[in-house]
Amino acid sequence: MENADAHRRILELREELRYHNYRYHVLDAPVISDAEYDRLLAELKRLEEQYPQWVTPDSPTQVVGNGVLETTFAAITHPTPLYSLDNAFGPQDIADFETRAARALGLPGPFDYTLEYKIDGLSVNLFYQDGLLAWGATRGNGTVGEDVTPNLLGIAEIPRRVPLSGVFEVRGEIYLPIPAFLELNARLEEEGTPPFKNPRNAAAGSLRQKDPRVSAGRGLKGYFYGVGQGVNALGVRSQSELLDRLAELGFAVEPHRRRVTGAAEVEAAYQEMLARRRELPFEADGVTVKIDEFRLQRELGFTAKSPRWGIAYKFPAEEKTTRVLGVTFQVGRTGRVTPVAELEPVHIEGSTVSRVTLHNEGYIAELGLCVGDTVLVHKSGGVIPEVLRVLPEHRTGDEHAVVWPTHCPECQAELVLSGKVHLCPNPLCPAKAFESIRHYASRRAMDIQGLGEKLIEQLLATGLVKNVADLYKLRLEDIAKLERKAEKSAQNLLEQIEASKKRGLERLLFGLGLPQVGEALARTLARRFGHLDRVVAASVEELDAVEDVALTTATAVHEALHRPEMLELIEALRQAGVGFEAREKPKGNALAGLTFVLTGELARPREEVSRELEALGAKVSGSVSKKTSYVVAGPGAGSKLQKAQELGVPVLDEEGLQALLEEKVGVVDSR
Ligand SMILES: NC(=O)c1ccc[n+]([C@@H]2O[C@H](COP(=O)([O-])OP(=O)(O)OC[C@H]3O[C@@H](n4cnc5c(N)ncnc54)[C@H](O)[C@@H]3O)[C@@H](O)[C@H]2O)c1
Ligand SMILES: [Zn+2]
Repeated sequence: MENADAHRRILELREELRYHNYRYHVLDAPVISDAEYDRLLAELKRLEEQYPQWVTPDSPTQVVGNGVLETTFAAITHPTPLYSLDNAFGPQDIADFETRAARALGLPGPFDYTLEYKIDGLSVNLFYQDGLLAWGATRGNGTVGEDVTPNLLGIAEIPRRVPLSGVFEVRGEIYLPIPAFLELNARLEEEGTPPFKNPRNAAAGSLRQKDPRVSAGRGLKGYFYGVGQGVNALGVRSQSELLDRLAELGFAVEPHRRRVTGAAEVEAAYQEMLARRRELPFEADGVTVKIDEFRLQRELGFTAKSPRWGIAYKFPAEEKTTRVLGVTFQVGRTGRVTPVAELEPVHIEGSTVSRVTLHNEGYIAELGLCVGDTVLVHKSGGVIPEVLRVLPEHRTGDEHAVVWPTHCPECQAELVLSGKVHLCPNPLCPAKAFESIRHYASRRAMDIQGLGEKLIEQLLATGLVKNVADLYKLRLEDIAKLERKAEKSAQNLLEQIEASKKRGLERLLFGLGLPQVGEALARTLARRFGHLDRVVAASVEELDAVEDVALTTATAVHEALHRPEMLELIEALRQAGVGFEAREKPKGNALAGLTFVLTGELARPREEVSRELEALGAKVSGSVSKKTSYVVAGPGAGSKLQKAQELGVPVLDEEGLQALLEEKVGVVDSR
């Protein structure tokens, strides 16, 4: 390449890589695959090695993450910097890595290595002061990270205390297990929110939530692999000893870690770990290879960006070209219509891919995808088949645009448009029936074991069951005939169906598949209202007043519960003997979901009133907001009373409180 061309290309690559860094590290929404990113970075690295005079300290080859920290969180400076890892893509890269280390150390090698799966999440630094977790931050640009302490506190696996004095910094990877990732994406898709591209982006997006409660609901986990300050106090001499010590201290460490000697053993172990990659409950994008002994690590040190004693041996990312044979439309449990590209089948990373979701109209437009197009396909984050891009150079002129249906492909009802989402409005649409029965019977809903997908399909096909209430009408001979099962297993299923009547309102509300009602919200509603009839009778305002319920959710739930078909279904369930009562009835939960603020002079000590209210399930708060249910004001009340009046929060005197208690507690007793 001519000098001037090379320089132009370097600048071009830097600009492109910076854009992708921003999409990936700041927005958690990359637009190219990691493999494509790695190729661009490798090209830049090669050019910079060829023309070292043009290396600048801010080049993406020299900086960690996005380089500059761009964030809405508070910034925290790491006491000791966090690094990235250099990549290796084959056995030669590992052999070269060992040779480089040997040369730098003036030792012949081979060396001992600790191998760990490289978990695809985001790295954090935990800072303990005298044994207590003081703060935790994302890696950021390696020097300064984002303070995400409240969100990290929601992760059960992070020890709050360690039996160590002084300063102790632990590095680890926060990740989202694959099942949690798939569930989260399914939920986001149902809500019409763009799903995350891969588990890594989902983990980053979940940890970097403004509301720690949202973060806590996502099921994040962590693996820990390094110590910054405080490492000397541990008395360990190697990475393998460090991992064992961290495990003793209560940190989760990568369970498949192993120790090998020399590049050839690294390769053999890597191949085994690659082969077992799909068995892992987390996404790994490679194997980290670290020279085990700390004495050697210290001697080797770091470049601006990464350690010289460690390298990430990446898993190959397969990308295949194939053709879009057609686009079909799938109807989800809530009636949402999703376009799916039907592909000429291709084998990618251990499985055949013949269908890939196209999410929505905007997504198709962004790809510029037509039926008949040749496309590049991969598994995003190693899990989800995804169209990377259209290859227009393969077009023949026979391609045609994707045409959206006007009617439901399952039941022919005319589709309605809700925001950007196409919906089938027919509550008895067979597409919804299958999903709604499967959901109703699922483990975390009514837990009807033995009611598998095949059986549901057969029950629907034969017309024995049209909705979940029909399950309770099934007879032994119906099931025995269908499944060609032994009578014993049919009997078991009937017992399961019978047992599901007593699962309680918590599970029933979840099982009904109401819009936006996940397990947590179902439990909250059950606790607050205690009986299905009371949930149905609740107004939008009453639903909205429940903690954690947004107005949009309240409206949607109310609407769904009042559709004639739903009311009919509820009646049928009642006839069948399904219990509508909440299970969790802690003694006196009559005030659950209500928030009180006490102000002014009360006849009884405030503490005592608080305790009484809390015993009945209420929350007592110190400040008035629009979520406050009641302000109890005695003489001399000031600013809180004023605030309540401004916000329209009901104000009670002590007598009013007593009346309220009688009313509410009375309701509970009459149950
Ligand atoms: N698709 C895109 O647009 C895009 C953009 C930017 C970066 N990326 C991808 O992000 C990666 C680069 O990010 P990076 O600089 O954070 O490097 P990296 O994530 O590839 O490697 C370093 C990180 O690995 C993590 N790690 C996981 N398990 C570990 C273990 N057992 N021991 C030690 N470390 C472990 C640590 O967090 C460490 O910071 C590349 O994979 C690149 O493809 C993609
Ligand atoms: Zn339909």
